[in-house]
Amino acid sequence: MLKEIVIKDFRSEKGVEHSDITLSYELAGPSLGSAPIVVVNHALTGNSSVTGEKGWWNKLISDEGGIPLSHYTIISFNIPGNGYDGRESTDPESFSLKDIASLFIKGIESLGITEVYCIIGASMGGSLTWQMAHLRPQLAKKIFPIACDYRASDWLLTQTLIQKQILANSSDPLRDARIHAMSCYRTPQSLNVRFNSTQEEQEQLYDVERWLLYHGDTLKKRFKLSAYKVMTHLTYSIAVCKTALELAQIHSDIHMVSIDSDLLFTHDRAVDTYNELSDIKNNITLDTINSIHGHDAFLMEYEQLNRIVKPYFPTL
Ligand SMILES: N[C@@H](CCO)C(=O)O
Repeated sequence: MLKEIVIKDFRSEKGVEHSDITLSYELAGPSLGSAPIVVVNHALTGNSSVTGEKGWWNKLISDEGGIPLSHYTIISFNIPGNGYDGRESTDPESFSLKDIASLFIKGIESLGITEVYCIIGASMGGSLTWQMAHLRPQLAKKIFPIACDYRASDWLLTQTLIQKQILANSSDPLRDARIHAMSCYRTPQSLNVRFNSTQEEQEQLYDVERWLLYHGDTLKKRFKLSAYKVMTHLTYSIAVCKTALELAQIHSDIHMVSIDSDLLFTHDRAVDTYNELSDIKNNITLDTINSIHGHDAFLMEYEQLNRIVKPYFPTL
């Protein structure tokens, strides 16, 4: 069930005063205050429904998964403007990812929470995890930034510019932007192995084309254009700090997870961040998901993800 908190008098990084911002969120697992708290940050087209039958991360957050729902209280906020709570943004570029992190921290504090067990997120949700921990180094005992970066790489900025151009210039912007984005979320190998240049009889299009168009159409049905613009801008605005060394101020145990074939948040960047940080910080790990699928492996390779995460979520 969606709950709401109103954040009063918020000044954005752009310097705009917002008298009130409604933050919608969901709770799952044991009631608040009765178990360790896990904050889950959603990715580009995700939302606060992370667990249960329709939860987008229910294979990770469930008693069969890496984070047992019977032992951990889950809090997940919707990024304002993602449309899941029925609210639309009138200015998709009004907030940066740092603003969103500040809002989430204010939301957590307004629930009377001073410390959480873990903050976890993947993709933009992973960058948001870095950002929250950087703003409040003692808020979480552990953080899991997955398939993400603490700073938008030039490659990521290239992709977000292409996305923004499509959104501004296409006659079918959401569908076309999603089709392009799929080429960053998967890999050549993933598509080649899956489709093998096949084409059904009587069909004009190759199977891969029909699959891409299907993804474009599906997103159009469940997502608003303004929400996609908000999320694209937030991806562009990932800028926690200038160097990995500045992340050392984070007190939390840091458990990075990267995907070896990720074409969006590339693995080499995660390795560099880990190498720089582990020279000066002891409580940091980097695990790698081996996959041919690329970025979306954080939504596909659950055997590996659960195996990586599970040891850090004891049930004793
Ligand atoms: N498939 C993911 C990729 C971006 O993280 C999404 O749509 O959110």
